[in-house]
Amino acid sequence: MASTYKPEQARVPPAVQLPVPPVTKFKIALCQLSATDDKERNIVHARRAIEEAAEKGAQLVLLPEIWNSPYSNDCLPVYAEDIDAGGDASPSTAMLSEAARSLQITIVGGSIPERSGDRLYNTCCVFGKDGKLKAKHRKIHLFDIDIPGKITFVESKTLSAGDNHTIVDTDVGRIGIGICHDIQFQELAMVYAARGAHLLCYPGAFEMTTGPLYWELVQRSRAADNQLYVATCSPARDAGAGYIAWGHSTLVGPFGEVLATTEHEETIIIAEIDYSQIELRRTNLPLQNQRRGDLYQLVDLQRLNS
Ligand SMILES: NC(=O)CCC(=O)C(=O)O
Repeated sequence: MASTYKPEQARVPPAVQLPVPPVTKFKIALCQLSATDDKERNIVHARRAIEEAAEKGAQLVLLPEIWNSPYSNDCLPVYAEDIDAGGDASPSTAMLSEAARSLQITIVGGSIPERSGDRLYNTCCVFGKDGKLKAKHRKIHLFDIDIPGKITFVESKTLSAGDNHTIVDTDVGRIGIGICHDIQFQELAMVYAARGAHLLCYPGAFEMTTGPLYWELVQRSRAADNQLYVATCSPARDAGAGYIAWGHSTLVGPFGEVLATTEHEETIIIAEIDYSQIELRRTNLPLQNQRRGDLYQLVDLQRLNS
């Protein structure tokens, strides 16, 4: 018997329409940077890379996860900054704000360790062209892993988890933010898609076991499942570090296609985003209308409670 299901019968609110972005085509820069134990050097180094990216035409710059500090449970408390206090209490975000304003670009500022009261978070700040802080995302899913003989890392020893998802309207479209391990949770990406995101940005430091296994796979999955753009930015690899990053920062399009990527050395990837490709993909294959809300549903608790 033919199905009688109609999408409008689903009990959850329908996905919002994709908002019209302020620009359709623009350049994004993925700054795959090295992070040393010298915080001042890391800040100056990131500032230079952002400037170079802007000179090459990037309107959006994405930095890596934990770019101002070595990524270790010993270092995170020492390098942490009080972002809400700002100024001298947060030289890293002061630099990002100044760079965004003077270069007239949007910056998704990777992540830095944040101190807030007696807690520490892994936090990404987004700055607009006016230098104002537009959003702050605290990593929701902390990276606790134990594969004996390969990788043992317990981020939750030091950090607390954030409790909110973060979606932000910018001069380069509506952006959903996640940090590294957040990318493994498809529900977060689905919530962002349901809220009209054009692009998901994930600063991320996958490592030498998980990187080759599924770093590219999860990026392509989040993009293809949700028919939107996904951008990731890793630290460059330092083979002598305690935590060795995989690298391979990447831009994926709404067909799940890799548009730009790299190996593990320091580099700045410049690539073009064209949001008209999202509409095209969704017209070609209208997954949103084909979804069976009578059989399964995504419940966005944050939205329902607001
Ligand atoms: N820094 C991280 O969150 C790493 C995440 C990772 O490697 C994963 O498999 O997830």
